[in-house]
Amino acid sequence: MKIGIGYDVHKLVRNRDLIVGGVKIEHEKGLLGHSDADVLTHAIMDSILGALSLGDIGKQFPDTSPEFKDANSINLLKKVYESMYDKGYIIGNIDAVIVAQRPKMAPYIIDMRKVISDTLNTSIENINIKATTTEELGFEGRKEGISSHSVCLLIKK
Ligand SMILES: Nc1ccn([C@@H]2O[C@H](COP(=O)(O)O)[C@@H](O)[C@H]2O)c(=O)n1
Ligand SMILES: C[C@@]1(CO)OP(=O)(O)OP(=O)(O)OC[C@H]1O
Repeated sequence: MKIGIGYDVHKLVRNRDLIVGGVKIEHEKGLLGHSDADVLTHAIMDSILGALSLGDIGKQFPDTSPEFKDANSINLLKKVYESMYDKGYIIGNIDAVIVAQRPKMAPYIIDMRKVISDTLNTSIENINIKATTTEELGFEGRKEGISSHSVCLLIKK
């Protein structure tokens, strides 16, 4: 078994789509990044790469590369899945949290779990996604950005 942790932050700005966990969320702002800035999927990728000792998403998918400009992060997660599978591992489980003052993530969480579990070729029961505010404290609380944390357990095939 292997355990990994991931953390990511992106800034909220106008004139960008808000994509979290592969799901488009209706909101007046979106996250800024080289890719689609899907902060949850990035944290999940970093947790898997961490478990595999493969560094992080910046190493695997450099933000200086035009190849990853406006990339759909679910396509990057699929590449991470393939690396994991090639190294002989499958997902045990993932537990992740989205830290956002708003919008409300709860209505979208079942769709996020479906997209992530389909991409990682595992049961939806193995993917838990939570959301919390910070009670208006810090950058998430001021609605300047959204962060996400993820922990994963990988098991040998
Ligand atoms: N962006 C968010 C934040 C929270 N939720 C849900 O609301 C519950 C209460 O949040 P607190 O920060 O006040 O504890 C939380 O447990 C989530 O279910 C949400 O959907 N979206
Ligand atoms: C995903 C990548 C690559 O497009 O870019 P961003 O969307 O800026 O995201 P970040 O979390 O800074 O991490 C890694 C990147 O290299």
